[in-house]
Amino acid sequence: MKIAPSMLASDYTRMGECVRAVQDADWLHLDIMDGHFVPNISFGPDVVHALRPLTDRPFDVHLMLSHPKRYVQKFADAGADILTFHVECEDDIEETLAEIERCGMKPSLSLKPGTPVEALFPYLDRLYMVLVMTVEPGFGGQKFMPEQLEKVRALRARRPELLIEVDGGVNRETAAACRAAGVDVAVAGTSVFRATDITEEIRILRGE
Ligand SMILES: O=C(CO)[C@H](O)[C@H](O)COP(=O)(O)O
Ligand SMILES: [Fe+2]
Repeated sequence: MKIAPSMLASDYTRMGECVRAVQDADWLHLDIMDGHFVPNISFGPDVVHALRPLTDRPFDVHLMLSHPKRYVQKFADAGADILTFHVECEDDIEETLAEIERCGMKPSLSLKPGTPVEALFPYLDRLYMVLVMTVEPGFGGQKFMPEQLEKVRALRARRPELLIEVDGGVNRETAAACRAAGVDVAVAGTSVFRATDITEEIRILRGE
């Protein structure tokens, strides 16, 4: 299982050092919140752009925005590789996927815990990845919702080749459940950035 540390849990007074501290991880996860789709505000494309030269890891950008389509080009310019937005957003899903493809990024869709997995089915053929939320989006440090792994199993059964990511509450214990459910990539914020040995923690989360 790949690990994508979430910069939401990093020390914002030394973000650059935090990026270098997770150099051994597979991807870097960047949470973008608009204070409308979720009740929190994080950071925007300028911060993503500033961090881009510090690592060669893929940038996995998670948009928690009511209107993601209007920001797609900005995140492409900032250096995003994979761009995830939510199926519950207010924009047209097909048009937003087309805009992500037009900008040369890999398209991905996410869903909140309360949204049935069937909501993603019409779009699976166009997706590089699906991001299954294992907490309510908006904040780090929440408790993992194990029942959400049913969605991973349903997606895996329907599309064996689809890349599946989970996000929220991943730690040593819940990472083992994710690996058993067939998760390809796990986002981990709090567990990675609060670890005394970050490199070792990433290895344990991977299951190595
Ligand atoms: O999208 C997110 C929150 O909406 C974050 O990526 C997620 O919560 C990671 O933080 P933690 O590992 O601390 O749960
Ligand atoms: Fe996220």
